[in-house]
Amino acid sequence: MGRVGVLLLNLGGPEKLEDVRPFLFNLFSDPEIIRLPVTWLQKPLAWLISSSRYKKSQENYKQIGGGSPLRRITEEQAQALEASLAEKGQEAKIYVGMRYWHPFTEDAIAEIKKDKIDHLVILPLYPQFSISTSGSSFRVLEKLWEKDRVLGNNVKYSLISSWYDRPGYLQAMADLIAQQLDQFEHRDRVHLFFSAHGVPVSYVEEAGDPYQREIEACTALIMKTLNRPNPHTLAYQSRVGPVEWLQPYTEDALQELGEKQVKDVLVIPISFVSEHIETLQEIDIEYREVAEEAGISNFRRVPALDTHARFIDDLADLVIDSLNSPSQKFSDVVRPSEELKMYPQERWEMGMTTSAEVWNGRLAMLGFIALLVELFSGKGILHAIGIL
Ligand SMILES: C=CC1=C(C)c2cc3[nH]c(cc4nc(cc5[nH]c(cc1n2)c(C)c5CCC(=O)O)C(CCC(=O)O)=C4C)c(C)c3C=C
Ligand SMILES: [Fe+2]
Ligand SMILES: [Fe+2]
Repeated sequence: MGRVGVLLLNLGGPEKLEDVRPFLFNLFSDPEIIRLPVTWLQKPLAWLISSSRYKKSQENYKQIGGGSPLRRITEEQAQALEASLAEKGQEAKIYVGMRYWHPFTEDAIAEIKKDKIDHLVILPLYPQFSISTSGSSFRVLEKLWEKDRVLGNNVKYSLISSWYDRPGYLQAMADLIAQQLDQFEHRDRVHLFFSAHGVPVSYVEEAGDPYQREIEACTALIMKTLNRPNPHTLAYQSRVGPVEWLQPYTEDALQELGEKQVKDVLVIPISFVSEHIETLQEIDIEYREVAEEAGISNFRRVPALDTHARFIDDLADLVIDSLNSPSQKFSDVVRPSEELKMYPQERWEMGMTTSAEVWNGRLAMLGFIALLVELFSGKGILHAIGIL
């Protein structure tokens, strides 16, 4: 088999407050996150949205100590995985490749080439597949493999697209939930509140993103593994931008529970395996406030898996299994739907072209950008770029 490497894919997060703006620029430059009518507009729009949004985003990062813990935790996971693989007799070097911040996926690939890795296991740290997360990283890799002959000829890869149904992962989640449940005074009446990161509805309904289906299946499997009588809800958090996202939204679902006189709620973040801004700030600070105002007096959260031993052990087994099974190609995974239809932004393009014929094309485009900036940042465009 030769030299084995494992590439852990993750989103990345700003480590310092100064990183927030360029991090957001990278994120909004990704056509998998926001897709525009014409490619030359992508970077200017990313610049506008990141310029208008970064101050608000920095305030959130300030509340969690001035930066994202994602790099530190992902590197700890990498070390733990390397040790677990070694214990199982599988020598492997682990690399971390982030999509929007350091260490970037491209840098990890440069290391992988330098180390002359023969077989690479590509493992996203997202349990469920989404076009916007694992899919976006796969596209970056697909391009690198296409244009780089050394990679194409010398590095065989095994692609893992999602792994939310792994028994060890499910057991680790159930253990963490049970530990928190047992700290409530009336543990059987606690409402289990699964909160997944949202995506726009069009990703699922038009582009064929399997994300929602995998999130629902994952929730059901965790409930089954947990095997407790508690009621549960699944909702979606962290909506941004102008389009409709998967529902119910976390804040609405919490309010509804409050109206039903539910007092004990345990939140379970399920679309991400590390602590990050959406757990530490959004759930622990913002949603806690929403819950308390709605009369939910005991609001707790299950910690993220991070380097949970059972979880890491299962990831090691997953890596070993995938080394021994036939591999999918990027193209099998990146386009989950045969008849990939249009993203919402592409549909706007159609609308745009018609209106551009009626109006002056360029003016309409400017108006369209101003609208997008306003919807993503909550501010008018002149405010956004600091003119007002
Ligand atoms: C499974 C997890 C995630 C999905 C799905 C996802 C989709 C998605 N996200 C945005 C916009 C933003 N995401 C941001 C940060 C961020 N998102 C995830 C995870 C998922 N995103 C993580 C782990 C992080 C980083 C956290 C950290 O600790 O730094 C941000 C920036 C933060 C902010 O300003 O609120 C934005 C913006 C979209 C548009 C999208 C689907 C299309
Ligand atoms: Fe996100
Ligand atoms: Fe958020």
